[in-house]
Amino acid sequence: MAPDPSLVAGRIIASHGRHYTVEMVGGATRQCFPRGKKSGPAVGDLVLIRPQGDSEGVIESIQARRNLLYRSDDMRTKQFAANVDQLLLVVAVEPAFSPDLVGRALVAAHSADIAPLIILNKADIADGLDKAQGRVHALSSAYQPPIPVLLTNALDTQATTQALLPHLRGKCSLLLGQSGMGKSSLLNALVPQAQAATQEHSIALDAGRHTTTSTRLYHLPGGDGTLIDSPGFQNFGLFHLSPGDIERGFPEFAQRAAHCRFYNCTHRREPGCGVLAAVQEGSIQPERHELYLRILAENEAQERY
Ligand SMILES: Nc1nc2c(ncn2[C@@H]2O[C@H](COP(=O)(O)OP(=O)(O)OP(=O)(O)O)[C@@H](O)[C@H]2O)c(=O)[nH]1
Ligand SMILES: [Zn+2]
Repeated sequence: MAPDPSLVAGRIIASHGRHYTVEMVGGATRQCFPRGKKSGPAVGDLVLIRPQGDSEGVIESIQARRNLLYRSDDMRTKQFAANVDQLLLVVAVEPAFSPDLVGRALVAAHSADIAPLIILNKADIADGLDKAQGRVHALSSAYQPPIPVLLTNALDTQATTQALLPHLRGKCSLLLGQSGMGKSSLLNALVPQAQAATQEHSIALDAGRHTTTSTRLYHLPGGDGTLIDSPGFQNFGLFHLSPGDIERGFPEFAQRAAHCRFYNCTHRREPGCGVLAAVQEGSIQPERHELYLRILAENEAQERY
């Protein structure tokens, strides 16, 4: 079929509930709505829109995605972003981050085939840095090769830019983190216009509706690379993953799982389980195995509904 000449290509750069900001070649933007009730567009999606009036449009189609990072809890799925090159997981020296949530985000990234990078922020807080580094190392070293860890002090704009920009050039990176880790501070250090853009939007949607701006894509200064900011999260359900996906999210199990007595071993309490033996010996971290068991149990409980 010949392409419809009235459609225009663009990329979704922000989602606010049911409407989306689409950026077209040249940088102009339009506020767009998906056709019909189907939900599904995500920030980072490449779309075709049918322009309406001067500033609006209808999203007619979404191009096949390279990947999509999302979480799914009871009854509800939250798409973070599509077509991303890497995940920047922000943790901090304080408040203490949750290895459970970070572990889940890593499993989600692994199954979406997105390379993660951990940012340990507030590294200027000397008291507690060693301990935080130890906790981060435990997570990063579960993967082979270990997940790269970068230390930042988001309050120092210049140092932050120097530490992070080389890793962001030419890529689309997704910033993810629990509330309070300093994600907004990092974003503002990297993209000076970000603060203004956020404020502008909350004014555009009239006062008090800040919460509707959920996820947004920014161009890095110099135009080489993009950064997607998403709201902090408190839960990270993985209901969309199969038991096999979950197991693959714990790549440190693989070698030992090859020695399980049963080919379909779930590494819970089966006799002759290589993974359980490794946990016993200390070569697989008990916390990682416990996280694996929690995710499996949650997903099974969900299926019983
Ligand atoms: N010492 C220090 N404080 C920081 C650093 N980064 C952020 N902060 C402070 O930590 C607090 C939280 O920072 P935010 O940037 O608002 O954190 P956030 O992760 O965006 O949090 P939410 O907005 O709740 O999602 C603020 O008081 C910041 O000033 C840092 O590198 N060092
Ligand atoms: Zn096993």
